[in-house]
Amino acid sequence: MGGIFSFDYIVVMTLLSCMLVFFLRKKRIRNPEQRAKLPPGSMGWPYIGETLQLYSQNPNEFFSSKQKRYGEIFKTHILGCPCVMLASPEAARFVLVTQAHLFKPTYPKSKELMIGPSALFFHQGDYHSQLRKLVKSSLSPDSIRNHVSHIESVAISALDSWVGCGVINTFHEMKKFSFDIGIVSIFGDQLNEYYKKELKKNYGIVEKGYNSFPTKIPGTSYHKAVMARKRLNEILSEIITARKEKKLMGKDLLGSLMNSRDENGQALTDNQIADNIIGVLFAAQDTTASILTWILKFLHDDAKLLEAVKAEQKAIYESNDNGTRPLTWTQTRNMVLTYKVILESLRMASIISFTFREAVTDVEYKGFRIPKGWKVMPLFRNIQHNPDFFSDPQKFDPSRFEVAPKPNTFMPFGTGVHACPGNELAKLEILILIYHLVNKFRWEVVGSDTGIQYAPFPVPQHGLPAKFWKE
Ligand code: HEM
Repeated sequence: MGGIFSFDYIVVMTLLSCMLVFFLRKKRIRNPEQRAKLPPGSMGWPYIGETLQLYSQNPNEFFSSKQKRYGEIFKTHILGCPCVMLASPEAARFVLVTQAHLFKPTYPKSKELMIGPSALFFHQGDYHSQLRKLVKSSLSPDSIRNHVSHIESVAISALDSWVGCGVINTFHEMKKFSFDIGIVSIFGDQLNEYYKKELKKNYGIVEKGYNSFPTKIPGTSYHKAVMARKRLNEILSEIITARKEKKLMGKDLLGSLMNSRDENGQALTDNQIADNIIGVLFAAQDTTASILTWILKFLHDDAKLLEAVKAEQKAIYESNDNGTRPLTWTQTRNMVLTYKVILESLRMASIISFTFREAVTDVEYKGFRIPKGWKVMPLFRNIQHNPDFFSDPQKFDPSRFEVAPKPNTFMPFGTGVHACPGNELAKLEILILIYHLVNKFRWEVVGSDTGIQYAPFPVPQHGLPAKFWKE
């Protein structure tokens, strides 16, 4: 027998200590609370967090000042939710592409109900994939190339309607145009004027109430919007029934939604179809209208660039016997400079400055913990305005797109499983509108206001008031 510090005793104690350390380390690895720390950043005041700071200034300044202070990943608390904001291409790819299954789409309940809970962008998994396939294929280049002449006639009548009526709100007019194109992509040329007007009227009421305070009190914008949303379902049901009776499903988006069957042979319900139609209109309208408004501003502000765009478009116009022959799909694929102007406008305006997801489990990214239930926001605008990826980022310079941007640094249409299926249509309608605009019309911006308004996407102040005339 030895003393209290015998060899055996030391061996046993060492073994026990090793086991304890192993056990604790294992526990630490298992427990994400202790595994990684939260990203740096401030959570602001109790309950309100930093919501006031975000909304009392240009939101882009809020994001950039945070990025300067904390780096590419930081936490905050806005609109009642703890958030992690991510401002690097790798982080955006992590959330939206490689680990997209760990982050679900998230929208306020009242907005989800207003658009329609079955709209694809609220979903993940099989239902989302089924719907996405249908929407993507009816908005693919192969499908939309058949819409060129229809889009052309909508563009011509929109432009004609702006002439001789004094100063117009460019953004409002662009909204009418993008709505009409949305209707073309959904219903082809099968929708009669009565239904078009009814859809427009009721959709307008829904839009007005969309951002208002959710309440059931009759007479409020929100309540009116809820009623108009119900009416939209009725209208769409009537359109669906009429197509079924005529046995004319059509090759447009409505036709593909009506023809679709899931793996059990189950068709979509009328409500699911209606929610997705309203969803597509919603996703298509303000986005396209605000980028079009920015393009008109950027071209107006740069006379040399406008001349170069005109020269490109004039050559096509002349080859079409001075516009007497219709524009072709192939010609729209050969508007090289105009296309770069669109890309640079998308970068410069970054109208979708960020998107939201919610972590479905505790996630670790670069040693930081993103707790389950927290919102995650990839900041597209910060990435698209980062001088490391776009030199002199505040300069409007379409020539920067002569070289392809680095991967995941240019995401105006998002990326991954929820990336925009309407991006080709958006670019096509913009190209067609610019072709007719610069060949046959002139415009002048009225006033010298250079501010930006958020509606909710950024647009030039007062929607860019402008006068149009025929050349
Ligand atoms: C310049 C115009 C547009 C821009 C900048 C834009 C941008 C985007 C972005 C960034 C997303 C992804 C959002 C996210 O990941 O959370 C998205 C999704 C979507 N966009 Fe667009 N969009 C435009 C036009 C359109 C058009 C014209 C349509 C349809 C006709 C459309 C239909 C959709 C739909 C249905 C989704 C949801 C996709 C899904 O969840 O799988 N968008 N858009």
